[in-house]
Amino acid sequence: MATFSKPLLDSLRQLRHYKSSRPLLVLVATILLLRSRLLSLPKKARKGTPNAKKDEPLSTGELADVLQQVYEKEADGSKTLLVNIQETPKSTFASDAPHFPPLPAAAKAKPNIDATFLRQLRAILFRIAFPSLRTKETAIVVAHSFFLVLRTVLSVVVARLDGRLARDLVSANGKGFLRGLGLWFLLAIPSTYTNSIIRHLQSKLSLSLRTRLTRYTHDLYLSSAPELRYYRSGLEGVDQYITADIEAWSDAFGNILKPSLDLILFTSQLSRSLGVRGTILLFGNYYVTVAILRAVTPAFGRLAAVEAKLEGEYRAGMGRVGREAEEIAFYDGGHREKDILTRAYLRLIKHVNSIYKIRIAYEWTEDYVIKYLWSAAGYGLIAVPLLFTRTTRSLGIQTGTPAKEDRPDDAIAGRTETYVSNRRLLLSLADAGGRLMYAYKDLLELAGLTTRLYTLLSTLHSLPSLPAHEIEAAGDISLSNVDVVVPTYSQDTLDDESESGLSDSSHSFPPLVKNLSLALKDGDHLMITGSNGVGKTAVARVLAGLWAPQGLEADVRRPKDGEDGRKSVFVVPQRAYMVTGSLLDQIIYPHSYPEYLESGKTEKDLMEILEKVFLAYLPEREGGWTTRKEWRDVLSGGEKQRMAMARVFYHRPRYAILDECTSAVSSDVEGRMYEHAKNLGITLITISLRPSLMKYHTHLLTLSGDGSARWTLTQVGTAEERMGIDREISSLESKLADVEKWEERVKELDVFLSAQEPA
Ligand SMILES: Nc1ncnc2c1ncn2[C@@H]1O[C@H](COP(=O)(O)OP(=O)(O)OP(=O)(O)O)[C@@H](O)[C@H]1O
Repeated sequence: MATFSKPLLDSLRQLRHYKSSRPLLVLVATILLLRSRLLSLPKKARKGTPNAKKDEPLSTGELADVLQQVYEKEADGSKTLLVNIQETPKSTFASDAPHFPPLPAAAKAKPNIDATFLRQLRAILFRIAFPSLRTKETAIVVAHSFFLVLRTVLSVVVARLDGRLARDLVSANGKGFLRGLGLWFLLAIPSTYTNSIIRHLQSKLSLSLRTRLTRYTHDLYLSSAPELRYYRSGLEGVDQYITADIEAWSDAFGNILKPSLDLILFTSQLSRSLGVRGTILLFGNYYVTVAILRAVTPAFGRLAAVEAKLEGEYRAGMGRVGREAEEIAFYDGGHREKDILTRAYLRLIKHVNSIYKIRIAYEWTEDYVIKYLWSAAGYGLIAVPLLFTRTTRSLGIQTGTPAKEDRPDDAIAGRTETYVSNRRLLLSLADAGGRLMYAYKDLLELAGLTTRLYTLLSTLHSLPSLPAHEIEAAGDISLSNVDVVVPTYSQDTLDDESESGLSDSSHSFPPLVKNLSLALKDGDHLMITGSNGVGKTAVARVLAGLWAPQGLEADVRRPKDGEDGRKSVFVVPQRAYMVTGSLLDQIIYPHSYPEYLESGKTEKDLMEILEKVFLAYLPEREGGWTTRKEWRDVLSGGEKQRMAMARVFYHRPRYAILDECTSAVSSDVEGRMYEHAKNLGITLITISLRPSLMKYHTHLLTLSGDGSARWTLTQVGTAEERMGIDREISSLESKLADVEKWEERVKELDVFLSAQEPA
């Protein structure tokens, strides 16, 4: 027993040195407090500083410009927004990729605190979150640790002052008591400040980690060709991974950091007080607590991962209804959508509910073990010096006149002081130990979220680049011996019902088009035709570099973009896409506003483009170029398709692949747009089922729809011949229009004749 009490008393005696450093600590904390107060003063109070100009309101023109100009390109490749955003270099991704090998299915299914978790956490922490020691996040962790140490020191000082106050009360030392009370209020300032700054730094760390991870993931996910990870990742519910999961992971990591530091401080402080045997027993207590908790802890990691997945499904469903509201309304499909969403919600709720139920039993055991076991340990430690040490020596802070040893109640006063200060100290330490044990559950949840985050990163990192086929800008586009095949994706699904959790669903498709060879020079306008689903768009995907060509001798050549920034290939897809932003943004997409400024084009040029697609009325009708609307809903189907053609005229690519992108546009307008594209020197590759478009092309690629994956490439003939074909088509079409009338007439004659027949 003496082993407990003596070191404990010794260490409490050692704590006296805090007395000498106390004014310094209080001073540091007060300076920090004042600094934070000053920084949070309203900006008006700081007017007159060089930043004062920034506070002046912007003019309407400036505001519009700022809203439009999201960022400015700098000479070093960075972009200036309000902060300097440096894109993650490709070399970083290349060196990070080996640290994110794909996870075995079992590890994804059952996240746990094990070697796999530590490997994942290490990759995320040291490759992305804290890539070097000289980052903002490291500074926050250091500051956070400093305040945790300061808090521990202050709690020791407060405990001793508490004891001193009790002693002065018991010995009726009014002066000493009042002085102690003054010190109490003074100490409260740094103590409370420390607590709030710890919380603040914790939130700041979470936010910083979230920003770092989000930027990294954005750069990785939205990679341009030949990676195109956003197009090829095949990850289900990727929005949930990138938005909610990254946020939850950052919060969970911030939450776990404090108890981890507490563990170190708590253990080192208690070890000093308890001596060797006591420390061994302390670790014994840890071990027993963890063993009990491990035995009763459900798979919180997996439960958290499944919850995130179900939450993602529900959110994606809601998003779909918002996006496709009009289509659903035309079908009056509200009730059907409600069924789908209700089912997704119930799946989520059922799961969350089951977590709550599982938690009752767990939390009961947890509370029992942590609150009562650890508190009992704390009481035991307090009792040691009181029951087994016959000392009347004061351990408190000397706040007033030293107590007179000859007074009869001095022994009781000394004991009260020892009791009160030790009780506060040890119970708060026991509480820290308890909180640490609670963190076990948080750690399991962090394991689940780490697995989700790691799955996202490893999936994105392990996608091989598409083969690059770029040749010099002046070269022609060509395909030779190419098999066009639907690529196979392996989709990750974390299924809460199947025990295996994950399924790799990948199977290969037969080729849509076999052994395709074609070469197009400038002015070789190609039309691709064939029945629905035969693979016309698939050919465009290979030409545009979205799908890898298959076949042993497959060869694809695509010219590079011109040095003047002219695109070599520009695809207008079947479904018109409207980007978030202003009317101007719709025409210049995928250019940004600064790129538009750089191109030297003006609003007059844009107006001319809109005239060519018969949309010149839009800027006035919609309230100007900078008007921001949900253009997907505002523009009609035909208007959206014309806007897509406006983009072709803005970018003036060498080759434009037009995938049935004028199907909702009237024939005369369609014809004029095709003529204008050719006048701009754009070579057309049109996918269409409309024979009337043939006259704008020189070659015709027909894909056979008989399942043989065969194709034929023919020359359409001279312009005059093509016009002749067009005339023939028009005359046949007008004749076909009369067929109904003739049929009607035949029916009338039949009726007439049957009426004439003798009965
Ligand atoms: N990612 C995919 N996964 C599975 N099948 C796909 C995928 N993409 C395309 N397909 C299939 O490949 C076939 C060819 O598709 P494609 O879009 O090229 O047709 P299309 O000839 O352009 O048809 P349409 O005239 O209707 O637009 C279709 O049967 C389609 O279902």
